[in-house]
Amino acid sequence: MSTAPQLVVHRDKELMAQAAAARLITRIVDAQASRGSASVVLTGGRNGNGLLAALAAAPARDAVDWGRIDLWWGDERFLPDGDPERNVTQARAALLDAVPLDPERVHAMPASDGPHGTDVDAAAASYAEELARAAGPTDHGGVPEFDVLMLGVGPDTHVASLFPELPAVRETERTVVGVHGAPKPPPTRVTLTLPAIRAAREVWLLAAGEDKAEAAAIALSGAGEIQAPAAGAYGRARTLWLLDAAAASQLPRALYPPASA
Ligand SMILES: O=C1O[C@H](COP(=O)(O)O)[C@@H](O)[C@H](O)[C@H]1O
Repeated sequence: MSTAPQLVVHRDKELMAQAAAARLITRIVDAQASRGSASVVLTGGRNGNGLLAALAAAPARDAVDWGRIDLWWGDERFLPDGDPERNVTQARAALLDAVPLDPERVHAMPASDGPHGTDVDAAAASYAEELARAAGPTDHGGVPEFDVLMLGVGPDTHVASLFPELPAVRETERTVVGVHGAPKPPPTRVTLTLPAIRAAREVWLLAAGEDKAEAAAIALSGAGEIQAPAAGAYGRARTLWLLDAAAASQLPRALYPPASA
C-alpha cells in the first residue's frame, strides 16, 4: 500500500541538509533505542552528500551509536573501487570516514573491479543475495527492514538509478538489478528496484535546487512511475519529500505547505 507523500519545504539547501541530518539522527537514535540497531539506505548525488556532510558537522552526531547501524546503498555507479565518482567514495569523504562504523555493517555495492569483474548483472545479483541474507523472517520482500531509505531526486525524476522508461524501473520481482545505458554518466550502474524501495518503513526523497523543481512538480502531480520514477517511491509507514524553496517553486499550490521554515 502506498503512503501519501508528506512535504517539508525549507528555506534553502543548506538549511534543508541540516534539518534532514537532524531528522536522521533522531530516527537512528530512536531505532537503536527500540530495536538495538538501525538500518539506513544512503543515496548518492548532491543532496545526499550534502545531508551526510551536514550530519558530519552536527554536534548531535555523537548521539548515534555508529557501531550499531547497517548502511546500505540505493544505487551505485559501476566503477572501480575508490573511483571518486562512486557513491560510496563520496559518502566516505562526506561522513563515513569520520565516524566509528562497524566495517562489517557497511554494505557497499560491488565495484567493477570486484569479484564479478565488469559483469554488472552478476554484481547486482550478489547484492540482492546480501540483502536477502540480512532479511529476517518477518521482513518484506527479500530485504531487511530499512528504517530510512533516502533517495536524491534527479532533474529527470530519476531516483536511485531508476531512470524514466528504462527496464530497471519496470522490474517487479528482483530487489536489485544492473542498469545499462543510463542517460546520466556513468551508463552502467547497480540499483535497488521499486519493490525493494517500497519495503522500507520510511522513504525520504531529497530535492534541493531549481533544477529539481520541474521533477518535483511532475512526480507529485500524479505522474506514472515508468515516466517519473520518483512518483513510484514510497515507504510502508511514511513517504517524506524534503525540499528547499527552489525545488518547491513549481509545485501546485494545493501541495505547497502554507507554513514552512
Ligand atoms: O547519479 C545519481 O544521481 C541522483 C541524483 O543526484 P543529484 O546530484 O542530481 O542530486 C542520485 O540520487 C543517485 O544516487 C546518483 O547515483
